[in-house]
Amino acid sequence: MPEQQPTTGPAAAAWPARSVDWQDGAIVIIDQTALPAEHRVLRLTTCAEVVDAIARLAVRGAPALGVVGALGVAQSAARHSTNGRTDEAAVRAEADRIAHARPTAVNLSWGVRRALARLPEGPSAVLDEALELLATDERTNREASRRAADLVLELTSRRPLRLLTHCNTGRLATAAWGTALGTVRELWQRGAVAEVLACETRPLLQGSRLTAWELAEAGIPHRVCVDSAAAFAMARGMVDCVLVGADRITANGDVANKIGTYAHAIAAARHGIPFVVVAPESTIDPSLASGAEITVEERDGGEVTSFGGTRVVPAGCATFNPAFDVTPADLVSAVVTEERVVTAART
Ligand SMILES: CSC[C@@H](O)[C@@H](O)C(=O)COP(=O)(O)O
Repeated sequence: MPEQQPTTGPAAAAWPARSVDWQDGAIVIIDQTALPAEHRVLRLTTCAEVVDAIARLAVRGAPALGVVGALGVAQSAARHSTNGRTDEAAVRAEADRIAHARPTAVNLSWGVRRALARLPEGPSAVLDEALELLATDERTNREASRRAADLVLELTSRRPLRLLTHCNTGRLATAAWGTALGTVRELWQRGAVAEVLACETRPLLQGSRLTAWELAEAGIPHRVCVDSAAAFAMARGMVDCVLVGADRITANGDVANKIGTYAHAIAAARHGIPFVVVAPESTIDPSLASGAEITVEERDGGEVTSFGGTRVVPAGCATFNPAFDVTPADLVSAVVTEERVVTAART
């Protein structure tokens, strides 16, 4: 079991500034399974703890997974080094377990690979690399958010804006700041946001549990809606722009993101609403030609058959529980990274 540091009272005072951090050889994360009811910090020190935290979404969100993956390899390299010698095979085996803890977000294997590339130089070099990824994550997200905010203001005319978002792409999903939700923060700081509609994001409620929590923390006006209310909100003229993150973007611009994203993209296209994806360059996977090649994680049916601890599906009923879907490039107005704005067919 990872060491737990429960906190009580208002979160901001007692919490680490970063959602993922490094302290005395431990990976320190905010336990995202416990929010918003409980404010809990976990210290991960073993490979099993890292893999478990990733698999059960105690730490989640593509950029956060990249950083945790790299730090996990750094811990492994330190554990398997004695007297100036590193058992590289042991480190590579643990790195492989971490990289495969979840399959869809390319950032996880990217972070692991970045750290592993320094293994021949020894454990300190591996840690340096992981800490570099941790340090750059916030800068990257802020730069992508600035570019995305500029673009959103170009693509829309109404002020202030009514924005719709899905899942959680904020400081919890990254080491700090966020991607799509970072863009919301940036627009809010520019005085350009009237309201955010946060889709609840069935089945694990990253939108209502985490995004609403972050928006409240930042003082940004918001409402939570069920995922299936999004198209109706667009039809009623309540949404000026849809902003989402990504777990993997293929060479042709297809975007894997939290299940439900594709439906929002279809609805946005139907209503002529810009659909903007904000993600770091590390989420782009040029090795895959299109979204058809993406491995989409399918999660346990228990996430669907129960709600709030109550069984809501007849006993024995089978489930289909993909954690992600793929939005085709032609439904995406633009993908914005820290380096560029890639506009596709729809704009
Ligand atoms: C900046 S986070 C981008 C994506 O990782 C996010 O939208 C998402 O789909 C996360 O899914 P999750 O299953 O909660 O890890």
